[in-house]
Amino acid sequence: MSKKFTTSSGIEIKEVYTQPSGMEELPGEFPYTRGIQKDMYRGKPWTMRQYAGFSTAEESNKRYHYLLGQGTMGLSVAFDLPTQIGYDSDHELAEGEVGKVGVAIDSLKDMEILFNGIELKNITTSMTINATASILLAMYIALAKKQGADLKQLSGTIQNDILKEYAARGTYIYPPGPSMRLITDIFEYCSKEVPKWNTISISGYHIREAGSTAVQELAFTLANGKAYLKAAQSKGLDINVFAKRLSFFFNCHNNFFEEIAKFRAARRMWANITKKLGATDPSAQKLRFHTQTGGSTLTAQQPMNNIVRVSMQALAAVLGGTQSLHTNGYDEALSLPTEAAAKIALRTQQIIAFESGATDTVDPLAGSFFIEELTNEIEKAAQVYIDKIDAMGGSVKAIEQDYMQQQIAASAYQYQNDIESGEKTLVGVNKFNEPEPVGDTVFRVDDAIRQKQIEQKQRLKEERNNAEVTLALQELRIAAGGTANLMPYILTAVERYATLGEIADVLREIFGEH
Ligand SMILES: CC(C)(COP(=O)(O)OP(=O)(O)OC[C@H]1O[C@@H](n2cnc3c(N)ncnc32)[C@H](O)[C@@H]1OP(=O)(O)O)[C@@H](O)C(=O)NCCC(=O)NCCSC(=O)CCC(=O)O
Repeated sequence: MSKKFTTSSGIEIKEVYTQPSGMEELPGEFPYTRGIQKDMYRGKPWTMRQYAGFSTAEESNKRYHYLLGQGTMGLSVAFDLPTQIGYDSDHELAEGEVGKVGVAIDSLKDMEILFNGIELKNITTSMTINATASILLAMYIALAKKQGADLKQLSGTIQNDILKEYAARGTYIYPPGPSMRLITDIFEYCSKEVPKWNTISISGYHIREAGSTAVQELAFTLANGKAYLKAAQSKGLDINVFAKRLSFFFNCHNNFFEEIAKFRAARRMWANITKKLGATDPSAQKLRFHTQTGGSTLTAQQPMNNIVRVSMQALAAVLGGTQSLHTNGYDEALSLPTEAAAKIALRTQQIIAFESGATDTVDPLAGSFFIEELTNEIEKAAQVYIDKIDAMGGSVKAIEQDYMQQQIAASAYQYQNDIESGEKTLVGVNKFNEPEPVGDTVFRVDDAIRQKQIEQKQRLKEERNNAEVTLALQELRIAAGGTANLMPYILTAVERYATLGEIADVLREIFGEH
């Protein structure tokens, strides 16, 4: 056969493997290649955490209650673009975007509606929020306080990963320096006030979605992780404290074995990176991660095929030892998922967890000559990139020099060529394709919700104590010009119902825009 046998990262696959190194490692022990817990899913299944949010807080709240009723175990909030880049719904740049790719949140009022009927102390919530992470985290904390929750027990995650925004995703506001300050302020604040909060979700997912290979996804994510470790250490924070609550987020793409090996390599590499930087506490060395099945692998053609793709990707994530998982809806190449598609996505996780037996033993593929060697090879290939980035002075420098962006673009181009030439097969797209009408169940968000948000904000401004808001914003402005931790100032502003846009504008004034 003339077919080339390589993984998506170009690692050559041999016809047969013989015993490689790495076979003596144990789960729950350094370097955690085989998993961070001794018993893994026998002790506790991964968190089924479906990413959702659209339109108004009321609508999204309904979807959360629906998902919880269907057996989802954790919440994951999608915010609309204006919220992600620090504009209220009434800002002119928000036109056409309010409630589109996620829920619109202008103030604590919206947050109260978003979690109506949900006790924050009883659930963990992830919020995909980066440039405005401190504001949304402050709103979440303010709401938890209003509900009477013990902040020492409150748990969840904010994405808070600005480096991959510059490199791949795009929702940044401020320049890298002040952005890194906001992030490390959160590390410091949470380690004292909300110690169970996962303060960042260092994300390879979007790097992969932008077209990187598996090896690049791993390498760039870990390099970014190193940059956060070093930024926090140079602020004087203790790696054995803050690193316990760093978390990761990876993509799970089509190449089944490569993805499993990637997760195993990620744990081993992170354990070594943190150890070298002084971490001695095992919790600070363990790489904990969320996985989302690959959004860009979904096809608009023959959308039902996506259910099969998602199943295999989800199984790979579980065999790779994920802590938390989102499975995509089969219709997401066309629109936001309908309720029916969201349900099948969740059922896919439940079938893997409760029917397949995949959870009955720890790291079931360990000792496979192929998996062990592929784990080693991915590690080696990723290390080459990390060394290169280190030589450039770390991730911030590499991103400023467009290094990651160019590497990702080159891989995306190669992938597209391979699809077009037929070198790579996509079922229903470049092989076994057939004409198919687009279904009529496509989900759309109504533009009228912007008007609703605008009216709500006007009411808010009439109801709140505006003198107190102005004072809180002024105090934040002064603090931002100095070196104090900004979280307490943001929390006060949020509790007085300052809006997201008002707070982000104060920081724009002081930090400038990127
Ligand atoms: C750490 C993770 C990865 C997972 O946290 P979870 O709370 O769900 O799970 P966990 O930490 O494994 O488990 C919760 C608790 O149970 C414990 N536990 C787990 N397994 C155990 C076992 N076998 N034995 C004993 N204890 C165990 C853990 O130690 C932990 O307790 P302790 O805490 O006490 O130790 C977190 O960061 C997370 O949930 N991330 C989700 C991120 C996400 O959803 N992102 C969506 C992005 S969506 C996106 O970006 C889409 C695209 C776009 O918008 O552009």
